[in-house]
Amino acid sequence: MSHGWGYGPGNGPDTWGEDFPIANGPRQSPINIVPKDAKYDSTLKPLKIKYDPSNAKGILNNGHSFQVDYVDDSDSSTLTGGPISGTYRLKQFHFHWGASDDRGSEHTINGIKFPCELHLVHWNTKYPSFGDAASQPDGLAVVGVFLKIGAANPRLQKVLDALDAINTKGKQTTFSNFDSKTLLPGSLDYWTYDGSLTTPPLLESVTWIVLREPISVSPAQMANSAAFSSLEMEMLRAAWWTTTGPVRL
Ligand SMILES: N/C(=N\S(N)(=O)=O)N1CCCC1
Ligand SMILES: [Zn+2]
Repeated sequence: MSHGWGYGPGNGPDTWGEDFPIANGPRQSPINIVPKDAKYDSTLKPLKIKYDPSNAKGILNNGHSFQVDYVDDSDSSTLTGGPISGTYRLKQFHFHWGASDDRGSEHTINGIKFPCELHLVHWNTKYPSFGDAASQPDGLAVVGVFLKIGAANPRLQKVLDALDAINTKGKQTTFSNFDSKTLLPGSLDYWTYDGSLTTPPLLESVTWIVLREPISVSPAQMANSAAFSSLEMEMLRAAWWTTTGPVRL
C-alpha cells in the first residue's frame, strides 16, 4: 500500500498494518475506556499545564485533520505532573471530527463515540526533538479532550474561523496568540494508559492522558467543521481495545 493512508475503504485503519506493522503491536491506540474497570492510582499527581499564547505559530491542513503548531524551542508551553516524569513541550494540537455528530472521536467511553476529540501533543525534553522523542516509549504525552454537542464554545471559534483559509490539503496560514489552555475543561481529572499515535506511523510512544470532562461544541460549529471533514478525515478506527494498563485518575 502506498503511504496514502487515510480513512476510506481502500486505505483506512484496517489496511494500515500493511505499511505499518506496529498497527498489530501491544500498545496501540485508541482504546475503549471502561470507567468502572479503571484502577485508581493514588500515587499520581495532578496535571500541570502551562501554555504561552505567543508560542502559537500556524494552522495547517495536513489532509487528515487540521493542526495548530507551536514554537517548541523553549519550556514556555509545557505539560508536567500527572503520570509523566520530567517536562514535555507542546508541539501541536489537532482535532478528530466525524462527518456526523454520532461519531468522530477516536477514544470511546463504554463504547460510545463523541462527535469530536481534541489532542494536545507534547514531547519529552529528555530527547533533543519531537522527531527523536516520537520513537521512544516515553517520548510523547497527548492530552485528549472529548467534545460533546451543546452550547457554542467561543474559545473554539478562533480555530474554526481559520478553517476557510486552509480548505485544501497542505494549506497553512499563520495562527498566532492563541491560548490553547482555554480549550481545556474545568476539571483536569483524567484516565491514563500507555499507548500509541492513533494514525501512521502508529508509534508506541504515547502516554495518553484522556480528560474525563468534555468541552462543548454547538451543532452550528460542528456543521462548519464537519464540512471541513471529508470522508478522509473521518476518524473511524475499526478495532477497539479495552483498557489494558493500570488506568489511574
Ligand atoms: N497521530 C498523531 N497524533 S495522535 N492522533 O496520536 O494524537 N500524530 C501523527 C504525527 C504527529 C502526531
Ligand atoms: Zn490525534
